Amino acid sequence: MAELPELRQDIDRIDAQIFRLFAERADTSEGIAAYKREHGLPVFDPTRERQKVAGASEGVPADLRTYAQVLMELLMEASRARQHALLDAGEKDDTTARIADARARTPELFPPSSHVACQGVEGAYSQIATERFFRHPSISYFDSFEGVFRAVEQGFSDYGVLPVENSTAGSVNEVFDLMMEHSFSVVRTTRVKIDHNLLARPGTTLSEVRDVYSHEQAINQCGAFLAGLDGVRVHVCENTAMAARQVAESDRADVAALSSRSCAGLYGLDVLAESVQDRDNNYTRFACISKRLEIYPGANRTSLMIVLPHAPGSLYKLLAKFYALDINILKLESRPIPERDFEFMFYFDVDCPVAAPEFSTLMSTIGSLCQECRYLGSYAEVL
Ligand SMILES: C=C(O[C@@H]1C=C(C(=O)O)C=C[C@H]1O)C(=O)O
Repeated sequence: MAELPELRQDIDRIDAQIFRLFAERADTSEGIAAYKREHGLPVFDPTRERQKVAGASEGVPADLRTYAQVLMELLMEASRARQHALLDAGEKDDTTARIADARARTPELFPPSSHVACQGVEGAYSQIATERFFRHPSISYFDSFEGVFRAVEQGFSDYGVLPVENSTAGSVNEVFDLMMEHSFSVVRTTRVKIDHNLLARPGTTLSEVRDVYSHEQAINQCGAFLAGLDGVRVHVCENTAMAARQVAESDRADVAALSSRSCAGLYGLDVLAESVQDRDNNYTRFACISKRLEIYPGANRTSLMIVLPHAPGSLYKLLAKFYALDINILKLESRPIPERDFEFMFYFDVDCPVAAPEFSTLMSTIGSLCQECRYLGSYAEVL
């Protein structure tokens, strides 16, 4: 049997041949690009690609067939990218132009004060997040998340603050679904530590409580505590702070709310039980949205909403692109697209400074893999 160094020499010789052929293939593909320009043909030819993938498995042993097909797809992706680079040179795509324009006109500093839309009432966790984003916010409260999106879209508020995910209960699905229906940009995010407390009117004791009110997310985050309260009914309401206000205004002495400590002070309630969430490291991430795209210096995260072709490998190809550019994915969420049976919108948060060359490469190359790609913005997460 040959020794390892000799075998490796063989591998090196074979790889050198592969890469020489790879470069030759790329040059031929450039020739095809020139032909396509002359004849007004599109770069992507799905029929030809399907034939190539099917043919790829013919010349190799059965156990290598799948790898040969994947390799063929990668070769064609590279060749398509080269053709695009040649044919689209000088033509800035729409998103790249929007990003450049937003970076040029966005001021250096985030505004210290502004008109901000929040869901809920005084004392809501959204208010705590808003005060993280702005030093002197002037807050308008809306009953629903939809109201916040509308206020920003219609210019009633300059910014809106929305919860997007919680470390215990997961994504706030309603907000992700509304994102598909509204136009907005993300300009900042923050993570707020959530401590839920059981609040009741002064004089009420824990054993007297019969009905507990709160927001669905808070109820989900306090499952163990609520299960330990005997004979108590749990009711979902719009917001934790609204629940506290409702309890304060109720004439019953056997009701309580799961809410923030600040709501106890705001609504004159007592804390019957403190930090009753299932996990102590309970955080909610909030996003600050605006109508126009604003990209502040230091933006190092990007959010994208993507619809992919309903075909095998389409998500894989997109993920391969992130991997090839060494871009880490911070979040991947999928939500059903209304009126399209079992088709999904993918929401991505990726970790990449907006000034990095990989970012421009990513933005100019993913478009060809997606049916739709909505750029939601680039921003920093503030503490
Ligand atoms: C090279 C071409 O352009 C694209 C790339 C292909 C390839 O690399 O083999 C095949 C089909 C096209 O989507 C071509 O049309 O032949």
